Amino acid sequence: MIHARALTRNFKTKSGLVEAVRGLGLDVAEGELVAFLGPNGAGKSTAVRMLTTLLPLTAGSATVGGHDVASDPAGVRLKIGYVGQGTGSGPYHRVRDELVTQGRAQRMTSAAARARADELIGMLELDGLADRNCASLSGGQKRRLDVALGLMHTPPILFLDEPSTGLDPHSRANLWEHISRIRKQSGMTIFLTTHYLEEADTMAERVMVIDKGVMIADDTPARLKADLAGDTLHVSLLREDQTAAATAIARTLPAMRDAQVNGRAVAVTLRDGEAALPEFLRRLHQSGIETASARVDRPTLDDVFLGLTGRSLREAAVGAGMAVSRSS
Ligand SMILES: Nc1ncnc2c1ncn2[C@@H]1O[C@H](COP(=O)(O)OP(=O)(O)OP(=O)(O)O)[C@@H](O)[C@H]1O
Repeated sequence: MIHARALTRNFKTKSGLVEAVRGLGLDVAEGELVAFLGPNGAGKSTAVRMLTTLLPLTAGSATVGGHDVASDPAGVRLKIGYVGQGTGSGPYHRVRDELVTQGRAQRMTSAAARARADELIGMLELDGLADRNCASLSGGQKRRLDVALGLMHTPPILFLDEPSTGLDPHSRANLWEHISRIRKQSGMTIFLTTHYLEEADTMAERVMVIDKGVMIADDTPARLKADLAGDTLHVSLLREDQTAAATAIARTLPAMRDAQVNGRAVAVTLRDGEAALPEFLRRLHQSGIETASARVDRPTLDDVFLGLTGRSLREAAVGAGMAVSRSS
């Protein structure tokens, strides 16, 4: 549904050339929900704006819904809905009118636009708000209206650029409930950019990680975490003088990547921690090493980013003043 090859976009600025997107290649199949993840300024929005025909390509090529973004932008636009970062509704227009106007702009007949507007008002729980001015809606209601605007012409592909940024956890969960239900009903392909690591982890079937304009990972969240981060066993010993022996045993565990000592605690990073922990404890016991506590920590997508770049996506986001939350 979405294919890009060597997608490139440079910006000329007073301080020089900004290489926002550098030779990106990506493929999204029909019906997939893919999250595009990366720190502030990584090139996510620039890539999405090229794929949605809002920005010309410097180099490379892309097709969306079978249409070339450069030679057939009108064909692309008929196939996609786009929900950008800012709200798409005019403040002094009423909710239903705004939807109908959008439908008319998409060449729907007046009757079809009205019928679809009412359908989406129901689907996105905007009932009771249809005759209100858009300016009077809450943040969550506005975002749901933005999604409704993007869906007026029933596109098979939906681009969502940070759909839930700025929303409280309850409104975020509510927005996702709606998007998930609509997706289940329609089989829509969804391409989403987000700063919320947990949102990407739980909602997306595939995560693409972009950094400095380059794709650095592309896989399911589970595989990214298993391959690039791994689980961590935290085992606390009764005696500090046994940590060296415990670490030596840890290093013999299958798929062991790293072992660190901190006081009486040993932290072992490896693949499939749940399977490895009983074996580790058994070997420690056999060697006369007694343990006080043990647990397995699962990695997050931030651990994946840290493993790939040596930087924390969460800290990069917080440093840049962006909204990042553990809850999704
Ligand atoms: N119109 C523009 N002119 C000059 N530079 C730009 C322009 N648009 C984007 N850039 C630069 O391109 C780079 C990528 O920006 P982009 O907005 O695509 O990143 P992003 O990953 O979407 O970031 P964010 O998460 O903050 O939205 C940044 O360095 C940005 O400053």
